[in-house]
Amino acid sequence: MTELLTSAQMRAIEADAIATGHVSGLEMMEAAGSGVVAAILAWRDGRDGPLSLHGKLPRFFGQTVETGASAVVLCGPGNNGGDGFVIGRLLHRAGWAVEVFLLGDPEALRGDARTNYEHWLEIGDVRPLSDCTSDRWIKQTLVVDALFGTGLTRHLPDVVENVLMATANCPRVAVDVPSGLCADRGVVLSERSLPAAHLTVTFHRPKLGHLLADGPTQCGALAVADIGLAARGIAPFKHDQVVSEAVPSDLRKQQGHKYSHGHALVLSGGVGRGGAARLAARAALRVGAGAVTIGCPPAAMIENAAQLNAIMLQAVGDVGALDAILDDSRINALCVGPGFGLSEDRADKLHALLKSGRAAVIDADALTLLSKDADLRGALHGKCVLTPHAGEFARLFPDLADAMDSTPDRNKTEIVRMAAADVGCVVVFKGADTVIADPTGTCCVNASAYHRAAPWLATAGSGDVLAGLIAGLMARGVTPWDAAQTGAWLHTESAVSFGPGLIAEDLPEELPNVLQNIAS
Ligand SMILES: NC(=O)C1=CN([C@@H]2O[C@H](COP(=O)(O)OP(=O)(O)OC[C@H]3O[C@@H](n4cnc5c(N)ncnc54)[C@H](OP(=O)(O)O)[C@@H]3O)[C@@H](O)[C@H]2O)[C@@H](O)CC1
Ligand SMILES: [K+]
Repeated sequence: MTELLTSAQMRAIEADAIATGHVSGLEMMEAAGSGVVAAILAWRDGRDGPLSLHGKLPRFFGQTVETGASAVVLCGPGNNGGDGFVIGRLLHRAGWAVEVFLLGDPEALRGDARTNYEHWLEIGDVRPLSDCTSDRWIKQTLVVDALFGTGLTRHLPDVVENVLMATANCPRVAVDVPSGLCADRGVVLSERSLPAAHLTVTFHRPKLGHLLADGPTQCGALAVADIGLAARGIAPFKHDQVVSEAVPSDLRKQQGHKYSHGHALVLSGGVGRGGAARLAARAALRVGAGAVTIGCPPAAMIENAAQLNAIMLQAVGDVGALDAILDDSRINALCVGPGFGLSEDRADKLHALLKSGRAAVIDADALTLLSKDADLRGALHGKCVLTPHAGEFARLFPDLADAMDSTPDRNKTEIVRMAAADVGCVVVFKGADTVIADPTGTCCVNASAYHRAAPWLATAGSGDVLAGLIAGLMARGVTPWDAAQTGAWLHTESAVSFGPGLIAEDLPEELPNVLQNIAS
């Protein structure tokens, strides 16, 4: 499991390591610079670096080993700039021509950053950042962005934006975080469209901003360097105090008959609106539910029967008919919402489903029904999983959605934690950066980014498949929390495994390959 840290948590981890005598700030800064240089040299030489790399680097461009190598290092006023001075020194030692530029007054540099500034002065000059727009410095040169890291607190100054734009065509390495990117929210604190880094080297653990929102686009590829904290992990924090990356549960099956692997009921809409429920049902069956039944209005029976084989079908006329189906105690997981419809009888049926107390995925139209009806919302219980996309989330939690857009210390993980606490069940806020939280505050991110990027996952019906995966896993007895993170993880993996050209129907069909890979 990889923990994802906020800036404040990273600072606390560093401070604790220093306070307990584990490592000094200067040693960490040296290790940080050294990690970045190792990654740069590996990139330039086209070899695998010592750091594991998430995502794809383009071929190093502009320079060859034969023509020599040059870099400009852009240093900021804090410790990110301090890392920059270390990088300048180590690249110089490796034979590179290095020019260093500084934002602000050198006299204002403090602590370890100042120490490394002084070391650099034994090697070369430091020029004002505003000088770094001339062709003299920036032609075909590697740009090392050490302006701001986890300490960025506000929009970028103009001079920084101008230099970043002027160096847009250079190969670019960002130290810790691309300057301008908020390490907690993954949003860019600039009105301008800043050039992305090709490689970002962060330290100890990825930060939330590397995976949320624009983070992956701005970072390019992501490498994580140890700075002497490996043995300490995330102390003084405990695992449940930090957000983690989504990981799948163990999905190996025990022997048994079909009902010992659970029975999922997927509710469908009326005539001509059954596709979404069929996608969900297929996903639930593929992920291993022993049996899956679609419940549809009587008029839609023929349409569904013509399209289904292994999936069973039951007519659900009124709420009484639904209650009769729910009398079957073997049905242990429900999926409602995809193509369900918004009429009054649908709200009554949703109420009956919730009242049954079974594990239930609430998606799509069912979320819209919830957002309009306080009684329905009040019937949610701890075995529910809500799977809103951004629009549905804003309808369900308008205040939280507003806070996410407007309040700097409210990143998506905080917002989803608050939403889960509010409704008392697991919430899956979908996106390329899906965030999942439970009411106790446990939270993970499933990012379809870097080596798991799957832009073709944004396709009609993809969300219906996710709902079905989670319902199928809950039918197998997986807890709502684990089903949500495993479902989201499998959804991305199936899309990555299938590749471009994917449509929603392909996702369940690709699942066996993914399941075989994780079993082997
Ligand atoms: N701690 C450690 O031991 C280690 C830390 N490490 C490295 O340190 C980085 C964190 O360092 P950091 O905390 O000094 O923050 P950093 O990103 O350099 O910026 C802070 C400075 O920028 C300023 N500032 C902020 N926003 C601004 C704006 N928009 N426009 C203008 N100014 C702005 C802010 O000024 P202030 O807000 O106080 O006015 C302050 O002067 C981290 O990312 C990693 O690279 C590694 O070496 C490992 C060991
Ligand atoms: K930076």
